Amino acid sequence: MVPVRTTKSLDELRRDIDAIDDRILELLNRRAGLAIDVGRVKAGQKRDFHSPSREREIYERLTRANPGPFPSEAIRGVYREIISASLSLEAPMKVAFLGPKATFTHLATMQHFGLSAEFVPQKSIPAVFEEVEKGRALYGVVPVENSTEGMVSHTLDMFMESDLKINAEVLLEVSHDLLSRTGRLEDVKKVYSHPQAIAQCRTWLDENLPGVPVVDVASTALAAQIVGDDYTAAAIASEFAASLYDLKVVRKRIEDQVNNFTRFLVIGKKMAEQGGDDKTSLMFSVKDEPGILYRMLEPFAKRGVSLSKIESRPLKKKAWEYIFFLDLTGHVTDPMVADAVQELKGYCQFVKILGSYPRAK
Ligand SMILES: C=C(O[C@@H]1C=C(C(=O)O)C=C[C@H]1O)C(=O)O
Repeated sequence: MVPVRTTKSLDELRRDIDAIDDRILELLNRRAGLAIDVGRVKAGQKRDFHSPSREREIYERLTRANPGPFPSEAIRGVYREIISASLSLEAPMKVAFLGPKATFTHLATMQHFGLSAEFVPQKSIPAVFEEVEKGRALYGVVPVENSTEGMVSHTLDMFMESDLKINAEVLLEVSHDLLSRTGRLEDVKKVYSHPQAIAQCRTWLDENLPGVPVVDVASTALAAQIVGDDYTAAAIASEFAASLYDLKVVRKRIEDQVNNFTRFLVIGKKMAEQGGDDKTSLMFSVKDEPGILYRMLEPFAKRGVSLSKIESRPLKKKAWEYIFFLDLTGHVTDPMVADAVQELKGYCQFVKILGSYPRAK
């Protein structure tokens, strides 16, 4: 218990809180009015209303300035909702994501854009890309990598054809619950989920539901949907799926590994502006010759540009030829990065910058 430092009664304290809330509300409305004015000025200059770099500046400035006791970790969430609501006054910002509703991609999308954006579920990763390419959504969100299961190769492959840019990355801790209509383990005669989620809960399933058939479906959210109509089945999905599809939690956190993170990419038509702490993703292909991988990495090593990831994918048009995906620290407009990329171009059949974007914390 925190020692009581006040002589005020509960009623008095609540009256003080009400008075502060009135002021916060008034300030929120004044702030919204200013955001509308900014929108008008930007429209006159034909500039985009949405400015992620300005938003980041706001989060960082306020986190630094916060004297407490309001927790600094909460500032981003509070301001993300304030800004998300301001943006919706201008025009609802449409964001396509790999659906259906309640997928982990949906959670990552809400975490990144705030709840006032308009979320449009898509059936597949290519469909998310298409929504953005055709301009029906301003941004798209797709999974790219899981800390225990590895890369989502489907997403990497999309960048071979698409010219969309990575605007941001979102890291989300993925935790799985067992959900059903009754909430009772003894009623579960069948389990549905996405193959990755099933793989992540294998030991728990073997120990707690031995011999119960486990069925692969396209997403954890679809599993939750299916289970909504079947009292003898359970789904491995997020807690959010339980609230959305009216299911009960049979067991919480059934994943075998804690610290299971998935990384998502926010894709859009434009390159994100430079911030203080960026990373860059690029892809390239090379002729198959001795020492080529060493030479490709040298332009970065000798300039002190650190690489955080290298992945290869087969080039589908030709057997045994590969495309490499590289993540490095820095923005593509940083002189060291730009020089290294320029040098790399000399060795490669092609180099494509997939985007420079703020590093997720
Ligand atoms: C108001 C602006 O436009 C948008 C709204 C913001 C806000 O509510 O603070 C911040 C950045 C932009 O996405 C701005 O650029 O300042």
